[in-house]
Amino acid sequence: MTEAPAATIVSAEEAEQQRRGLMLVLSSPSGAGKSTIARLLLDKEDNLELSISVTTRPRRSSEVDGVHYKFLDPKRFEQMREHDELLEWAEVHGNYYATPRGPVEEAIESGRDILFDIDIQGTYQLYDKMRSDVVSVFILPPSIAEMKSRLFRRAEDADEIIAKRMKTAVGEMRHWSEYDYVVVNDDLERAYENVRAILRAERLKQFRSPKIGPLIQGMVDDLEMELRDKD
Ligand SMILES: Nc1nc2c(ncn2[C@@H]2O[C@H](COP(=O)(O)OP(=O)(O)O)[C@@H](O)[C@H]2O)c(=O)[nH]1
Ligand SMILES: Nc1ncnc2c1ncn2[C@@H]1O[C@H](COP(=O)(O)OP(=O)(O)O)[C@@H](O)[C@H]1O
Repeated sequence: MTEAPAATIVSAEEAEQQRRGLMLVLSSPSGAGKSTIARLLLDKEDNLELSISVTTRPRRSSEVDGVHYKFLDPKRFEQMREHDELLEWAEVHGNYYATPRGPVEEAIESGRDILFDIDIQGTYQLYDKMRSDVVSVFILPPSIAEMKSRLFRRAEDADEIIAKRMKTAVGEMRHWSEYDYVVVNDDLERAYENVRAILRAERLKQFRSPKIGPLIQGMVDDLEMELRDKD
């Protein structure tokens, strides 16, 4: 009789190793709470980092250069675009925003997940370039009245800028159905937990860990052989 086969153990760790990182895209109309949810996720989730966009928009008093955005002048932005250093870019509210290519490619190749706070124009560009790496979530406010009041409560922008953002919000919201998931940010904790659950489930999609297939197949083959020997 043949010896019992050495079991091929697939540990959770082994399965996670060599996984390709995923790109978690969060979009929302301004004031829906996307940045708040993003901050909570980045605090609590290991292996998740923020893609720091470059922008020509003026820095808000609460923002730190190199942490929230890299603030640069239009000339430097143009140079980066010409040198193909940008994975995607868009004009929003009269300013330019873009995702630098290098850090994203490096992160996903080495199995680190990366979070994007970008708009619909950027999301479409990522879909075109790397659809299977992207998991997109659209954050909705519970109502327009609540969205407005959150924008005013944040008190970071002048009234005319808020009015501009409301206009853009309508355009953004029309695209909600292009996203993989939709999360309503009524209760913050609940919305955050939902996005976290999406991230965790998406990490386990089998195609992100191509090495897991042969390991599982090995276990099945071993078991089959064991059963055959017993017959
Ligand atoms: N396409 C694209 N959009 C971006 C990028 N960075 C930020 N945005 C979007 O630009 C819009 C304005 O962002 P911001 O000025 O920070 O305002 P806030 O979202 O109201 O706090 C938001 O919809 C962001 O998601 C980027 O790198 N690419
Ligand atoms: N679920 C929520 N309930 C109440 N206020 C919220 C909620 N989520 C976010 N906020 C507040 O609403 C304002 C806008 O949120 P923010 O995350 O800056 O929005 P966005 O990034 O979508 O523009 C902030 O003052 C934030 O603290």
